[in-house]
Amino acid sequence: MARRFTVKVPATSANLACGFDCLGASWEGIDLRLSVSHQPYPATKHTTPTITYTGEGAGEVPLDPYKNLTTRVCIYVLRCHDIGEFPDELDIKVHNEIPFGRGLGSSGAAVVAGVLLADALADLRMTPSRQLDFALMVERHPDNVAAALIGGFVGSYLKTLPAGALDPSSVPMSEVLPEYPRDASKDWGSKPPVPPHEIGHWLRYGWAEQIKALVVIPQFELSTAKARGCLPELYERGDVVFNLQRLAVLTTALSINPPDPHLIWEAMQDRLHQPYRAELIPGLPEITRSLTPSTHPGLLGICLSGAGPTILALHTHNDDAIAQGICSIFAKNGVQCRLEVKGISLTGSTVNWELK
Ligand SMILES: Nc1ncnc2c1ncn2[C@@H]1O[C@H](COP(=O)(O)OP(=O)(O)O)[C@@H](O)[C@H]1O
Ligand SMILES: N[C@@H](CCOP(=O)(O)O)C(=O)O
Repeated sequence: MARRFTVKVPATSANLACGFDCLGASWEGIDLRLSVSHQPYPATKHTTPTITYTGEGAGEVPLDPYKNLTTRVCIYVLRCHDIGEFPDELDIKVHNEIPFGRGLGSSGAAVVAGVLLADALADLRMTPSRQLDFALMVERHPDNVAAALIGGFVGSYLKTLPAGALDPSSVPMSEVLPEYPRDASKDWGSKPPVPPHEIGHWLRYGWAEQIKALVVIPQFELSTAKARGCLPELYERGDVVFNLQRLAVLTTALSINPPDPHLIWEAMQDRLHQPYRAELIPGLPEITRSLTPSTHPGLLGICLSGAGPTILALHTHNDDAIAQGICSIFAKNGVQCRLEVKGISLTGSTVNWELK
């Protein structure tokens, strides 16, 4: 009898300005979903999995399970658990609402979905902490994967590992997600590097109910790799202290009811990544400087979502005027955009089994 379940992973905004590589929030109503059916293990027929895909990225995403990001992550997790193949008659229907390369965590969501897929297919019963370990072997910065997995407004760090432990950042990605040979089921090579335990730690902060997210999504894509490539290796002490001071205030400021717009606006400034990414995102400095709680009542803070180019505006009301303010600056710079208003997703990623 086939087993059926659904995996749902929310979109995220990493960083929230000052929290580069350590803060993230997940949003309701913009998800990556997998509807899965398969035969229970052991696999005896060795059928090739089928993937169908609708929504964002359709036509672009490989449907070969040995090339698709989600199923490659799934195979990685299975192989780490000494499971050498997908289950029989695996059928995955993907529906994706998270646009690619916009800073809304599409790749992090695809990775988390792959980890949860493996966990469900093989009844691995991993803890969220162990699931995060596997996701971090691929995504490597914890902010968006922790928020997507746990849900809500989340702070995270990577643990300093003891001497001699495998350092995930030093493992070539080709060992975690290798190129599989054409007839992949015949030769998968040696066991891939298994992540150390508890690589990533997280804490979910409070979030004031009235705070909503306006995401303004430009029409162009910016890969996270490119947006990380323009960041410096070293920073001035003054810039690091500037961000630390804001981070110290922001995590609590977003939990206080009613939110204090002037405190939050100032706490959502950044000197570690946005200034360097401005060259890739026309209009960014003007957007983050010229819209304030005084010019746009209801606005709390404004920043890049993840690595951009999406703009995240936290607000309590007046989303039309705030959106208009952002879109008109983008339009002046020749950038068209669309927008959505979202609430925080406190559920994070879910796996729901269909009862027989
Ligand atoms: N659901 C998905 N299935 C397969 N690949 C995906 C999926 N979502 C994202 N990707 C891959 O991740 C890339 C985008 O990742 P990235 O540059 O990190 O941007 P972001 O995560 O901000 O959207 C896409 O171009 C695609 O290759
Ligand atoms: N901290 C990372 C976050 C990237 O998030 P994404 O949603 O753009 O993939 C960064 O700023 O590079």
